[in-house]
Amino acid sequence: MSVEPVLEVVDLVVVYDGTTALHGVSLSVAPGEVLALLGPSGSGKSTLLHAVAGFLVPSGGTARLGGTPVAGNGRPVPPEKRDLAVVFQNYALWPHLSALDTVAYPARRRGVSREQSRREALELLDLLRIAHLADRRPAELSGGEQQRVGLARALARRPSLYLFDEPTAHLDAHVRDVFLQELVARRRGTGAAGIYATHDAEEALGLADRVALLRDGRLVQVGTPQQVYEEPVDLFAARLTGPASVIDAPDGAGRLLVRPGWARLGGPLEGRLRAVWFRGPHSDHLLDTAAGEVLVRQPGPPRHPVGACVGWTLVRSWPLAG
Ligand SMILES: Nc1ncnc2c1ncn2[C@@H]1O[C@H](COP(=O)(O)OP(=O)(O)OP(=O)(O)O)[C@@H](O)[C@H]1O
Repeated sequence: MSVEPVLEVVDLVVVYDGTTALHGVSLSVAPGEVLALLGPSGSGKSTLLHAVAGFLVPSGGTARLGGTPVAGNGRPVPPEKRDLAVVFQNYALWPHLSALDTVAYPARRRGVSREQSRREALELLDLLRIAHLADRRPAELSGGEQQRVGLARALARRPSLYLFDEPTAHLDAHVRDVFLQELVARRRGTGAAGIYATHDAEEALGLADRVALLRDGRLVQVGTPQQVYEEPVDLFAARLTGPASVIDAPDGAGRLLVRPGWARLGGPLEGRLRAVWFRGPHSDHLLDTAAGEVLVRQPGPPRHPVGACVGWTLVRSWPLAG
């Protein structure tokens, strides 16, 4: 028995004033799944989320939420009637409501008592470490604090689908981890799914079940984090998903992708150390080699000075198309 996707988008096209921002994008999100949308600035991440949320009407294609058509089949379903919650960077909070009332509002709409909804709201604010700011209005909060109120409000809605547009951009690392853990717990508990737009490869690979790579309004590749990192379809996908060295294949047939952990210092090949970066748990070594530049990541502090001639070993590689 196949499970109904939470979201199914087919051939979605969005045109702004003659500029096509999405060229026929198709994807689906299963219950409990988190899909990361990874793409550079201007690739169409926000546009896709806005079309799913109902903030803009696509010029072509269809979107279904929980099997129900919401766009492209007759009259579009308005945003407030879609079973989803959005956390967008520029999605304003209501200026006249305190943080507590903002986060309590979704539960009130579900018919929960005032007391209970405020209690739940306070728990969410506490989770995101801003319970002490519960009485403040947006103008009295910093950008990061406002964003946490927005996250708490989205969590309070308990939708089938969360749409996140770079939601952790203003958050410090600890709050970001707390939020991401809560998101994972929600998915396990309720089957809620999420689409998470970011241009941070590490974040996308770390939190998503699948990653969709966007370039100029087209999907380039969709796969598990490991697939898109280890087997990118082309050089663009390789660079988008993490540090990538590209060297000539030993037999002269094409180019090879080498991730920083796929080569190590010591061994039969020759290289000269062009640069070294100490990064705490590991160090990155940039080598000039006969096959091209190679970035080698080794645990611990740097082992050789810049300019040294060192041996190295190619442990694995991936043939790049194109
Ligand atoms: N309201 C608009 N009118 C005209 N063009 C727009 C509008 N909004 C976005 N675009 C264009 O559509 C394309 C996709 O933009 P979009 O904001 O979806 O990209 P993005 O991947 O979310 O970028 P970022 O990471 O910078 O937020 C870009 O070329 C952008 O200039």
